Amino acid sequence: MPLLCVENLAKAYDQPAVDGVSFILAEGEILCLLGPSGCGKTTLLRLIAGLESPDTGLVFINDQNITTVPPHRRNFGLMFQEFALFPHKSVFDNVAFGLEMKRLPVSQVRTRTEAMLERVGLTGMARRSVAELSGGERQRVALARSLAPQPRLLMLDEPLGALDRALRERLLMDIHGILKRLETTAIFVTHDQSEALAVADRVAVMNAGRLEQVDPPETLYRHPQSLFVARFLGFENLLAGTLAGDGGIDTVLGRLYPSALPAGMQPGDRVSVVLRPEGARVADRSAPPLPIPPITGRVVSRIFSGQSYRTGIAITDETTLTFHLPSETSPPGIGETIALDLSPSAMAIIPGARPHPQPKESK
Ligand SMILES: Nc1ncnc2c1ncn2[C@@H]1O[C@H](COP(=O)(O)OP(=O)(O)OP(=O)(O)O)[C@@H](O)[C@H]1O
Repeated sequence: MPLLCVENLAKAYDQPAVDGVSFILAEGEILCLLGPSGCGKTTLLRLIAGLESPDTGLVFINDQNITTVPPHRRNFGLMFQEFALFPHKSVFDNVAFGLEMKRLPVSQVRTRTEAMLERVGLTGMARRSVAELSGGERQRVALARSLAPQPRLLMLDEPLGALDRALRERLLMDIHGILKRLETTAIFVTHDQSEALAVADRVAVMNAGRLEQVDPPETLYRHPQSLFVARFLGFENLLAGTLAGDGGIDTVLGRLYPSALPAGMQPGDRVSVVLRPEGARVADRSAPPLPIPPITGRVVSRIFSGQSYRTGIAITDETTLTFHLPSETSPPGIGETIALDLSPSAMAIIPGARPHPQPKESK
């Protein structure tokens, strides 16, 4: 049985903010809500938390309809970007706050607060004022405070939004580890795709109030189901294609053979082809030729980024593709011709959609 079940939830202000959203969440699962600013992520969280009431739709916990239950009776935890700690109180008092609100006996408040501080790695800091802490330490206090009352569901809204990149990456690992150790069921809101892929068991991509795709991170990355999802994940190599009779797809690059096609497709069907940036290698001219000839183009940009060269390749006047080529060997320089073998498993096919603008050749 799922812990949380959201059915056809909708809320409009001037415009629809959440527009018919349904999903379920299993006990112990971390779901990331991923989408651009204004797509309705916070509104959806607030509807689930009971801080807003929906125009239509239902929210169930363990099969019990809680749509009209007030927020304080839901036993949900919230951790927002502006984490609203009490600045002049100690770490201990901040974490103990929710337990005291529940009127637990003093001895239990102490034991549970101390246990939670240990779990988030703040044991020695209980008596410090939060005003003296670093951003990362404060974030852990906020996490401990929202977890201490043992919420049935924890909701985190851009919890790392205000922090610098290196700290975000470290805290993300920490938060993920803590949530998994405590088997916390959580909804984590972010607009950052790498954050979502790193922390989620499943990612729900949201666009204009609707869920476009809900899948585990690997599935989402390998098989985006819409151009919106592909673009939001940062994929830039999008080509218009037409399914040929032999399982190939005709594109401006010639006929490509992806390792998998969506079910139910017919020759002549129009598709978009996503070429993931890690899916190309400089063709080895000394090796026996592969059955599929390499694609060729002219290098127009080349940026070294440690593990790879981010290389822009003009295939035609209208089509430039970007690949992350492994940096063990330097790819040809700007202006030179390059031949690339494309990996069939790094091609994703989106049925029925055509990227805009379309390459001239395929019109
Ligand atoms: N209380 C409100 N009154 C009127 N409009 C609102 C209200 N809350 C949200 N909206 C509108 O609903 C839409 C969705 O907002 P929401 O904050 O849920 O998006 P979001 O995806 O969380 O964005 P962000 O990532 O920028 O926080 C926006 O157009 C927003 O302006």
